[in-house]
Amino acid sequence: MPFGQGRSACVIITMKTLWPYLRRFGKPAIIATIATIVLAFATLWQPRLLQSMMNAIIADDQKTVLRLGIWLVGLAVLGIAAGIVNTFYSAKTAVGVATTMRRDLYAQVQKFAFADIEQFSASNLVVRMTNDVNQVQGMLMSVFQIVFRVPVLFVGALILALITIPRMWWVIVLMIVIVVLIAVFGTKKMGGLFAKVQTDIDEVNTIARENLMGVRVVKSFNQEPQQIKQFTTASDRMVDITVKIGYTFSWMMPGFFLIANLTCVGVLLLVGRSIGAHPSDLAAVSSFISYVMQLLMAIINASFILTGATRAFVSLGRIGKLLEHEPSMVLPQGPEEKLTGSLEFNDVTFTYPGDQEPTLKNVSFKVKPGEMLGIVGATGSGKSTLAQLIPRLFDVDRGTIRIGGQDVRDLNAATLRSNVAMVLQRATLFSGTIANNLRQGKPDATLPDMRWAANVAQSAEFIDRLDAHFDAQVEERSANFSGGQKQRLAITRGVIGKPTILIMDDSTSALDARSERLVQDALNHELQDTTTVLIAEKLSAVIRADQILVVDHGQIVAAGTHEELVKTSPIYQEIYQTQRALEGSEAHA
Ligand SMILES: Nc1ncnc2c1ncn2[C@@H]1O[C@H](COP(=O)(O)OP(=O)(O)OP(=O)(O)O)[C@@H](O)[C@H]1O
Repeated sequence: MPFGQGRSACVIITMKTLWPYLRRFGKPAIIATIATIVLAFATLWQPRLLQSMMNAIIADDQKTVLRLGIWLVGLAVLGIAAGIVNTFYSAKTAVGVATTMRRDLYAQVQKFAFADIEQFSASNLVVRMTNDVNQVQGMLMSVFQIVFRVPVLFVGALILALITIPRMWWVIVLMIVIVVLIAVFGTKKMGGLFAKVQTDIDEVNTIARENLMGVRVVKSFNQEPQQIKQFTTASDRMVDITVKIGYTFSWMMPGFFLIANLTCVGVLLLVGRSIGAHPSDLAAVSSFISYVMQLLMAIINASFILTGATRAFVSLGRIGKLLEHEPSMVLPQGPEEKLTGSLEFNDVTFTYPGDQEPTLKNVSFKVKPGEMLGIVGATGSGKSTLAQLIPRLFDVDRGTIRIGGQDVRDLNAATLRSNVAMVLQRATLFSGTIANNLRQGKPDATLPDMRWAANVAQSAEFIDRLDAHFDAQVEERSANFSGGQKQRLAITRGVIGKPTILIMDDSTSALDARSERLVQDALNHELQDTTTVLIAEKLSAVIRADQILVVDHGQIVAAGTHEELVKTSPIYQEIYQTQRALEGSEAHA
């Protein structure tokens, strides 16, 4: 696609994203535009007044000099006032649009299903909500401060320059042609570079984010040099492109001013040679040069804004894509309903988005309300995938999943979220207080509710040791708690709402055997109506389950109680023997 055509298509697409936001800030946008046009007229009028004043000085007309002087001061004050109003309302529009856009993007991401977040990637979403929105804010600021002024200044300065010394028209045309050629060439060169910079920013952010989130692994495996190398490579690539952009700028600006200075010198020489025939040119020449400079500045501003706009258009395009993205799954809305705790998988097959082979194949089982279901199997066999389908983090390809006899696809968001709680191995807590985290499991949780849940999850003993108890702070990424404490807090959050179905995905792995048993006893005793789905690496965790499923390569290869499976399932026997041998050797050691 030719450059101009590509840009106009880009402008149309991005205006579709921007327009609804601009409309919301119509009043400040209009005031900013009027102020910038007033400023342009004030700028254009000054050289004309100066020229008239020079003529009055030459003619020794003191009264006119004084009158024009007052006009000039008035014009300068008007220009300053218009400048202040313009800056204030431009900022109001740009910041307002950016803030609303960021809020909408955040709300949109909250609507996304798991698959949508994976599709965009978390760090890419962060870049869109921060860097891309900042680009748009910067562009809007320059649009309202400069863009609307540019055409008025260009046309006005051109007309006034031609009126001031008409026979110099060809000098102006020549200057415009050369300056526009430089501007078009430079802008074209920089447009592609700006798009590349954006992609590189994404990559640098991803590397930095992964490194910081996995800082313990990086340090324990002495990975700092490799991480630095990886980051430096991506960062150097970004620097290379930024330097190329800098090079282009570095020859463009002197080029512009060389042409302008040559034009001024040429005009002065030409006017000087013919001053005898045109004595009035003496007063006109300074105003003519002012208009030439204004023309030049209008073209420079236009080219720089176009270049900056390329970057903002890329950002707007990315923001537009995110806002228009239809969430791959929308849970129906409706009132919260309490379900009975039966759970049924009926011939469920599931494939991860983008994968060719299904991860789960023809999975069928039934659990009665209040029962405990254990799920065991080799790593990567599909246990977590099976569990994620219960709260509908993904939709099945084929088959049905029923809770309390109802298809999960028919359950509204409130019902699904309040009936099913999930506790993951990698406990994620949010910065704030312990109480804030617990209220995610039950928004109206009281202190006795928290104490009850903490007793069930065996977290009470360490919470009691904290000075602020449930008001103790959880730092970013819960760095002030140990792995076992995090897991216990996550279990506390999972049980506090007394869910109909509680899924524990290897969520007691960091607990010692005694704590694990205490948690299980408390669950049995305190949550008798809750159906528990327990995924565990250690068979000891599921040995007392009412039913245990053995998963292998995405299929259920055996089901029954521990006693039944020990007799009938070779895979279960193998896991059992291996773990017994391991426990035995640990006991000896
Ligand atoms: N989000 C995902 N996108 C694509 N494939 C995935 C995703 N999550 C898991 N998988 C793949 O699905 C398969 C089953 O993974 P799953 O996490 O369910 O196994 P698991 O039995 O729970 O393993 P583990 O005991 O190690 O936690 C694996 O091959 C894994 O690579």
